[in-house]
Amino acid sequence: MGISVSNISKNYKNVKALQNISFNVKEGELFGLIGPDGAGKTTLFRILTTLLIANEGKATVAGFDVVEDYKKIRNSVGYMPGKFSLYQDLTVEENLNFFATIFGTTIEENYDLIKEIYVQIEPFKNRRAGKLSGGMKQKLALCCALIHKPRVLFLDEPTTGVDPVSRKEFWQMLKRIQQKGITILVSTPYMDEAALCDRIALIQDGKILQIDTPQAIVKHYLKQIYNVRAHNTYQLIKALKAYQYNHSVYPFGEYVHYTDRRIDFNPKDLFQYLELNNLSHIDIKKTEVTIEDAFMELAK
Ligand SMILES: Nc1ncnc2c1ncn2[C@@H]1O[C@H](COP(=O)(O)OP(=O)(O)OP(=O)(O)O)[C@@H](O)[C@H]1O
Repeated sequence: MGISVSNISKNYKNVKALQNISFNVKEGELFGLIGPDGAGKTTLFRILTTLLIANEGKATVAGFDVVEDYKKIRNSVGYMPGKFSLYQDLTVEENLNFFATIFGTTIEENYDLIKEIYVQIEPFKNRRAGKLSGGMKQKLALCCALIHKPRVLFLDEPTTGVDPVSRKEFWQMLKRIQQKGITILVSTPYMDEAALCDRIALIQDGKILQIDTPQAIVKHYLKQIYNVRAHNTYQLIKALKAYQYNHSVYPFGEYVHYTDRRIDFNPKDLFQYLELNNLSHIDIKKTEVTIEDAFMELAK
């Protein structure tokens, strides 16, 4: 009774936004859709919240068909779109009242569900939404999506453009909402947030690359990754890409992540090769696999 998606495809003229997507979200699960810009996340959210019709396939949300039972779905889900969910000229309180009214409820009726989040923005209840900070807008948008006590909550990139502290707080709030029995589908381009979901689907160019728990996805990655650094990152990447034994090379924070094709790889050989290529201050160390590494490997 969570979410079921089977063989969903959606085209915009000749753009294949979604290609034969299938997955299930269990009731009460916190499920993440992880993928870069343009992967098709928003298109999928719009189909599941009945705002767009797929070209092919079938999907149900809380047991209702997204096409046949669209009215029932609209009453049972909360949707926090990536952009423009708030009325910028209405105050915090007016926005919340508006969303409560269109769902035939009141702030008081479901106050318990939003209380913990709302108290944080209540001091600014007379401020127009357009004048709130990114983190406060996000909290208000979440309250608005929750005010009618939905069974399933859809959050499209809720933490994009939000500072790291607010991002962390936001995920703690999501966990508490989940504990109240609400099924959550959340999308994010931030790979570090993937680890906070029960299960994730890695998605790219409208296709699902893998579905599993974040732990299992990392475990399935079998290669040893090395953090490599040198005095000039651009020159380093160029040299690593030209190295005949490279399996993968990509920038990763302050390092470059490198994997080698050989089973008996000795980092000393790479060190020598880089020195011969005029690199200095070379540092090569083993490192742990992250979801981002797994994604890069699957997306190759
Ligand atoms: N209305 C539209 N008309 C034409 N192409 C579209 C339309 N909406 C989306 N697309 C294209 O479909 C693909 C998937 O877009 P979608 O917005 O679903 O991805 P996304 O993962 O949500 O990324 P983003 O975070 O950039 O919105 C992209 O190639 C996008 O350019």
